[in-house]
Amino acid sequence: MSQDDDLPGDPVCYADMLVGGFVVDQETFRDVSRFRKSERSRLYEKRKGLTSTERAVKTAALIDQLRPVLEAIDYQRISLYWPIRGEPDLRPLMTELCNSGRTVLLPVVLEKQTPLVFRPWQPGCKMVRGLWNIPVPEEGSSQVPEVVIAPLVGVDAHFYRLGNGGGYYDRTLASLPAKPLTIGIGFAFCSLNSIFPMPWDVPMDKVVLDTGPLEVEQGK
Ligand SMILES: Nc1nc2c(c(=O)[nH]1)N(C=O)[C@@H](CNc1ccc(C(=O)N[C@@H](CCC(=O)O)C(=O)O)cc1)CN2
Ligand SMILES: Nc1ncnc2c1ncn2[C@@H]1O[C@H](COP(=O)(O)OP(=O)(O)OP(=O)(O)O)[C@@H](O)[C@H]1O
Repeated sequence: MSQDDDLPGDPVCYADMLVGGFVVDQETFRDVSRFRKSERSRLYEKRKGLTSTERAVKTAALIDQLRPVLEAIDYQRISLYWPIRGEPDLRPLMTELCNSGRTVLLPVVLEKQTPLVFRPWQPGCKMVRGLWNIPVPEEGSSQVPEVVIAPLVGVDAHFYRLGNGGGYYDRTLASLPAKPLTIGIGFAFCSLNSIFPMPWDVPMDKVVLDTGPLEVEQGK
């Protein structure tokens, strides 16, 4: 037996493991998951703590910031979202976009832990409750968006997004044949220094808050 051979009974190295097909250090994964969980609940509380007037004022400001950003992009299909848990309610903008001839899509979770599909939405379209009770268009064949507006729970200096914890946008962006332009949107308090990016995290191309677009912070 050469010196390099493992002796029977030697301890196996468990420093790394697979998460969603990615190799990660176990201790790092545990610490990052714990950090993200606590940041999520802190940020949900902040969002819930807004008065309805504050929420309405900030949402109107966010739509005013987002509109010119969208007008500068050449696209037809855009995915937005049906608001849950105090997310900014962009439905007025969804209607505006439909009226200007864009195809507005909404994300649908067909099966847990699989990529989202996107169904067309228009004002008055028949909705049903999907997973987590989120209203989704009842029917319509799936289309691939050229622009994805992703609601932020948090976002870091390098535009890595903290979402609801399902990994759905990351999984979806990794699965699409051509990556759409991604715009994370939220209220100003979403800004974090780092979410400690993991191998599956896909950064947003742009971030727009009620206070205006963010710039990627170099050297952070
Ligand atoms: N308005 C809206 N629609 C959306 C999303 C979104 O973020 N906002 N999604 C964007 O992805 C998808 C739904 N994603 C979700 C992901 C997780 C949970 C959820 O309830 N998660 C568990 C915790 C999971 C964990 O920590 O492991 C929970 O909160 O109990 C809900 C929705 C599709 N539709
Ligand atoms: N491309 C992928 N393939 C497989 N698993 C993935 C992929 N992307 C993310 N995941 C898994 O999803 C889980 C949650 O990821 P994360 O904490 O980044 O969610 P999130 O971005 O906050 O959620 P969401 O996008 O649903 O709002 C992780 O355990 C991760 O391994």
